[in-house]
Amino acid sequence: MNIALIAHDRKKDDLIQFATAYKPILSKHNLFATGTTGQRVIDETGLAVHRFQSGPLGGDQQIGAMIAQNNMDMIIFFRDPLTAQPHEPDVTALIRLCDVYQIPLATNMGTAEVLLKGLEKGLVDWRLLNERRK
Ligand SMILES: O=C(CO)COP(=O)(O)O
Repeated sequence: MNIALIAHDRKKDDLIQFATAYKPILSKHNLFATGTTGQRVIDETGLAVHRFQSGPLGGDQQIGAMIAQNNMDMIIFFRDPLTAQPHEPDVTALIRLCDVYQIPLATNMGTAEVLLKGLEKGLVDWRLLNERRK
């Protein structure tokens, strides 16, 4: 599975904590991330991550493009609901594409735990059966 990890600045510590706790599951998958998030995950968890541009510089859009090309299976995006983002339209567009393409999306740690535990139990396998998938 291709999984994207994204966190706004005030949520990055939470994402690192989460990725550390779920490293045994995450390490079985192909991980992608926006630039700054990805670098922290690499440095602080040792997980292998493909980094895109930083979010404000187009990283959210690059991950959105992967969704549109049917190359992304799950998004874990710890948004900061209390801070305005300069690239809010990109954030909205990414979340919208998750809904367009039925991509599982967690925007907080509680849901992210359920998604990864479900992934481990094989509950997200329908993505693999999608005949449009390359
Ligand atoms: O802004 C982001 C998502 O909208 C995250 O980008 P960074 O991981 O580069 O900080």
